[in-house]
Amino acid sequence: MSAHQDFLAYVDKNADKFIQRLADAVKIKSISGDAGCRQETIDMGHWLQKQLDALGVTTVLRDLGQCPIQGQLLDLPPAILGRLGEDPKKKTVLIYGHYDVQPALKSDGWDTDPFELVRKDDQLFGRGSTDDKGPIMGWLNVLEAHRSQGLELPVNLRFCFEGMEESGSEGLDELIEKEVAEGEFFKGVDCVCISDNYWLNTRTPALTYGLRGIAYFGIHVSGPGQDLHSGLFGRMVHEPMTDLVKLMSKLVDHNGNILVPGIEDMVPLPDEHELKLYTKMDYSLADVAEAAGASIALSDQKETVLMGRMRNPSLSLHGIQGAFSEPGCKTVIPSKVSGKFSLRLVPPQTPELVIPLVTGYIQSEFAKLNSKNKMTVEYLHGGKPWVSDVNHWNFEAAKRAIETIWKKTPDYTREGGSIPVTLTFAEKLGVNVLLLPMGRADDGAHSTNEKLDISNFIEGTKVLGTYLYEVSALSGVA
Ligand SMILES: C[C@H](N)C(=O)N[C@@H](Cc1c[nH]cn1)C(=O)O
Ligand SMILES: [Zn+2]
Ligand SMILES: [Zn+2]
Repeated sequence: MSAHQDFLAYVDKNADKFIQRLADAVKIKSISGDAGCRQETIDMGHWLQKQLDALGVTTVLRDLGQCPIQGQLLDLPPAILGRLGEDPKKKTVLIYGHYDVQPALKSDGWDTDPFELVRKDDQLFGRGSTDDKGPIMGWLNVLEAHRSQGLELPVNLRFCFEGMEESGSEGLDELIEKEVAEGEFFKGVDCVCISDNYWLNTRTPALTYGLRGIAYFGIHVSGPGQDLHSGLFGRMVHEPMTDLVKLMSKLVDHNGNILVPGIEDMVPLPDEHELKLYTKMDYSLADVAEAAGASIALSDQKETVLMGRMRNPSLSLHGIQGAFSEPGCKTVIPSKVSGKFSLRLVPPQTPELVIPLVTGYIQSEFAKLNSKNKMTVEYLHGGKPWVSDVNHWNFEAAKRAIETIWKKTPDYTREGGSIPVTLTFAEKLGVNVLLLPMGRADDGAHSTNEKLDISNFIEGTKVLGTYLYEVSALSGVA
């Protein structure tokens, strides 16, 4: 048997062990956006470093400094840089992933504890199962399959894992820039592979060549010195929630059109060639309904729906902090509320270009209210959009890997989500970046009952490993 076949056979035989490792990872509450979970997020970094070390990777933890969160200045979770293999005759692949997760509470509507990996039929439920602990464990599975059988890896590997991706990747760009300018770590990297997004549907594996950027904002409105009784003060004072809800209603309409002047106009319309790409995609309105859990697509045209996610900007309202949100009927006028919203950006938009348009517009809309409350707009974090070249051996290697394992030709997609570091790798390292998703469209990333199908975890592990063999086979192709 070839090394590649031994690798595949090992993955099949050790599925239960791999699932257990994912369960151990899910258990650690590495919620980067929650100050109360910061120590556990840092612990997750240490846990991951230990796993990598045990699999023969030489690792260092890089301190990324501190950042303010929920009124406290806290240490950032470390970045993990790892290296395995120094053979100058082999290609060197840089692998990125993030070990932090989105917040999750059982009371949000989860059927089971979000931080216990629960197996139901052929699916694994738990926060981070698909985003992004499952894919990271997939890479560890590849390493284990080789190390425990004494198989030589076909490429040199470099790893860059962070614990702040869900909160703006604080500190990572600076680390990469400094390392590129002064360090050795990224020297010799030939390509980058990131497994941190999802297939477009539940049938067809995907290769992803674009991501939207993001600009995340808070609108803070305050007035009364403390919360007030609405019976005693209602219709007597300017209410912060009333102002905030009015302002938030001015940002986006019910059809998803962005109302901030200048934002939509920045994006060129699609030409005939681009439109045909969406028509050809294996996608239907039933896929949106399946992934969203309801038939609520903004259009009956699949092309319009796909463009909404892949090539148009969007603006979503996420929540209001400080508002009454418990069960029951508290008759309160909250004294201070903060609305959270974000824009997903596409080329040529960048956070720098949209920030003044958004803040200026909200200030002018607030002025129209003649309110005596105080209002500020805060830019919280962001990242630029990214589009890659699919006509590159990096994509060809991944396509061949998918065809070998899944016996299907992949969809070529642009993802609606954001991974801020992607463009940094492309620009600072000057190499091709590929997104090779493991999970499916209905995995519920960021949502309740996030899951990963066992077949996606196990066959996905095989795809990741096979991709490395294909990169090696394509060595020398320009
Ligand atoms: C696509 C990736 N798995 C992801 O979920 N990225 C996040 C990044 C982010 C930015 N602010 C908060 N999280 C996303 O697209 O929301
Ligand atoms: Zn995420
Ligand atoms: Zn992610």
